[in-house]
Amino acid sequence: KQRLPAPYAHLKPVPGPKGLPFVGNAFRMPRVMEWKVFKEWSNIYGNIFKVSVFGRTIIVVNSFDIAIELTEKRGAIYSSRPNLIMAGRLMGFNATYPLMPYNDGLRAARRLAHHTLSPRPVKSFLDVPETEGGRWLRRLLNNPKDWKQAVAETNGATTMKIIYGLVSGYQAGGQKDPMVKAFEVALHAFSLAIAPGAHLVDFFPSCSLFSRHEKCVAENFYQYKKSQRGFSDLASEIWLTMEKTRDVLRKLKLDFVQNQVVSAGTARPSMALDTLDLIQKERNQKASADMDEVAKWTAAATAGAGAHTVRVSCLGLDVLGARDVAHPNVQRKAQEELDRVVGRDRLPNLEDRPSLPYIEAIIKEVLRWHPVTPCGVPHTSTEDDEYEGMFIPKGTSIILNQWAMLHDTAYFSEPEKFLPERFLGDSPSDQVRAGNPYAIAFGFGRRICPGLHLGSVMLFCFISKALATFDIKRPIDSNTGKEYDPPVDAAPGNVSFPVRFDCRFIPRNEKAIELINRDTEELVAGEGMPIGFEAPPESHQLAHHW
Ligand code: HEM
Repeated sequence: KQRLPAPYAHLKPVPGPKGLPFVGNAFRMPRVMEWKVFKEWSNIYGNIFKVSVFGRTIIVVNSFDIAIELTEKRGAIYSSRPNLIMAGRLMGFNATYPLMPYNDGLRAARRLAHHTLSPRPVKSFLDVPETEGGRWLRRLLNNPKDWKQAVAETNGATTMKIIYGLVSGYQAGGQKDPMVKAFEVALHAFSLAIAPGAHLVDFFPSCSLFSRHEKCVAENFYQYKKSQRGFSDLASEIWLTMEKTRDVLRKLKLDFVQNQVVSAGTARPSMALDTLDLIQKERNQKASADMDEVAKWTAAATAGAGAHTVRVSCLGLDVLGARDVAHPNVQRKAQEELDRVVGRDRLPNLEDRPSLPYIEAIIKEVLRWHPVTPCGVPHTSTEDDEYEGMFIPKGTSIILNQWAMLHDTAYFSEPEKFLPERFLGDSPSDQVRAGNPYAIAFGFGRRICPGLHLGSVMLFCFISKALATFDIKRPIDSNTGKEYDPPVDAAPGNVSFPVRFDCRFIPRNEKAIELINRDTEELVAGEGMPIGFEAPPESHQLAHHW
């Protein structure tokens, strides 16, 4: 029986599955699609329950109201991040603000990010997602089989251009862009490293006392896991990539922002320039040499977090297209709306957005049906607390189960179905926040995604342009020659990429091809390399899981 500290002795512990001595619930922790298992467990233990893994408490929150109560109303004590040895110290993500505790460094980084990404300033960058959305169509047209690469390049190039602008000699988003690739490596490693309960080393930080080389400790744990629990390809791949990821992060930081200023004659406006400008102004008031460092890391971390996340939602849309038998009318209705409002003589653009409610509804449904981070990014409490008569100790990791909230039948009837119509007419999404995917899918409180507005704009540009010009069809089985339904499961990791699947992008008609050739910018060869940056090694294999 858990003993509570004196001032909280009258409280109950948060309920949860019974665990074994010492290991707690470690062996019951789901390895894939944990959000579904957590939702099932909430039927037994309630919308807030506890699991413990090797003495560490993790609380899972499955309801929007509780998430808001903790992360917004009590934001002062629920806005930190867990101290993750694998992702933070071993992989080097500690220096990036998505993993920073709630401290001055984090606040400074978020302030810099908001300076460019909040709704007003981001308006001056909207030409980028428009142009890159057009280029996505070109990529799809030129090489339809490589549609996954096309999504990656489009998302990566858009983010990269907004964060870093155009560094002389380097055009973001070219074929096999090294920066886009580097961020893919970094985000994937991050995603795998922060999955709940994924790494034993996270539960034994004190092990580093026994070794001067923490990474040897981590490796030993992997060897241990390998012998005890069957070989995990994923674990060994992360291990191999850790060093490389760290390298990539170091290089991205390397005076990258200053290079922007040096080449300011050719550089586009960018977050990098914005932040330097802001720092310069503030420096005139008070000296803050550290801010240069903060600015470099903020740019790298924001690019890393944004370079591939919108892509997940686009992939969600592709899954939908690929399974169009299950959702036969969605594309037809979207295309009917696009043809009626925009016509077939031009591509849709952001000015059309208010007149395209069905496209807007699709975006909301994509965010809801296949959230980018179904379990959110864990928050951590920094003080002991009481919630509804239950004790939540300081240092508890809080998993905000977005998937459960976005599949709550109180707000979304038949939640497993892809039904954009639920957001039309008198939809609860307009009346209650709990019914609006934007209020959930981008996280909560003081850690809410700073890329929300940009993400939303990118989703509109990419999805509306693709649906205006292409039909997304089910793949064809090469043996039978017949169409089939690909799976819709998620690959392991905190950022939920769908498992490998295939689909076909077919131009809707000759007019669509004409439009793409006439109205979108040509693709560039991707020459040049950002100054001070090397491509990640070709040997990197992680991406194949996506
Ligand atoms: C569909 C698109 C996106 C979704 C669904 C999404 C979702 C999220 C979520 C759920 C979080 C965690 C929030 C929390 O801790 O409660 C987050 C954090 C973050 N996102 Fe996004 N994101 C998207 C796009 C972007 C873009 C485009 C950028 C940058 C340009 C970006 C940058 C970040 C950063 C830097 C953080 C860390 C914030 C912190 O820890 O304080 N995201 N995002």
